[in-house]
Amino acid sequence: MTLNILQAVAGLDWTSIQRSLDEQGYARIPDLLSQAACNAIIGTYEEEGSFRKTIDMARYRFGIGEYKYYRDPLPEVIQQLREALYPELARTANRWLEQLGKPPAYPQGLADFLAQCHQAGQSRPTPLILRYEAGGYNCLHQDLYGDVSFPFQTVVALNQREADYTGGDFLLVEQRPRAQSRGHVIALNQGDGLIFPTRHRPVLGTRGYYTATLRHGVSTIASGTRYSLGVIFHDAQ
Ligand SMILES: O=C(O)CCC(=O)C(=O)O
Ligand SMILES: [Fe+2]
Repeated sequence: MTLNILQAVAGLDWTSIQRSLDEQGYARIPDLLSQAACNAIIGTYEEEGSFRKTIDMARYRFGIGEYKYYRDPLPEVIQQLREALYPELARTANRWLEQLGKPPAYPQGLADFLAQCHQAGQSRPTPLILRYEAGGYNCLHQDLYGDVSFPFQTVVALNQREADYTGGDFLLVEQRPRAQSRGHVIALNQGDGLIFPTRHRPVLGTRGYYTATLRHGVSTIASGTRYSLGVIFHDAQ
């Protein structure tokens, strides 16, 4: 799906993706990137000039592993993914606001949304590549980088579970007000994308919609090396 990501993303079954987002809070996009595209992105990992910052997760007690934030200009595939996924997700984001009785807040295009980020002092790019070795994991967290945030983000599995690594499943935990938390374990194959909420989602209860809080992470990698690509839409301070 890499050659023309804009066209390919436009051709996805957005009705069923939106239904999945509404019902589950997340949506899987099988084969969002080809194997060749995934391998090319993994290939950027050692190109230090591509990144603005490297984080040793243990140092901040975020988990065990390493990630790197790409610098501007982003690699073309990542830029295209960010631009192509944004408009449909902005529609869903505005619909979710409406369900909670709030006015729409997200412009139709990524450029206008990023202009809002920049005005708020958030102008450093947030797309990142993550690498975990055996024993690595990613603690449950939210990716917020200032006052402005986009309610969805995307992760793409860059290598193959069971072949390149074992363990290391994506985790999504939903915390409902005055109730126990619910966990989802989402196993992604190489190239699969996953759209999930950054912070919150509306859930339909008996008395209308209420807000659930979400956190995501990765379970412990049992063997091998796991790579993933995080596409976050808001920029960072
Ligand atoms: O490695 C993963 O699958 C999750 C990475 C992550 O936390 C993110 O993309 O925001
Ligand atoms: Fe994250």
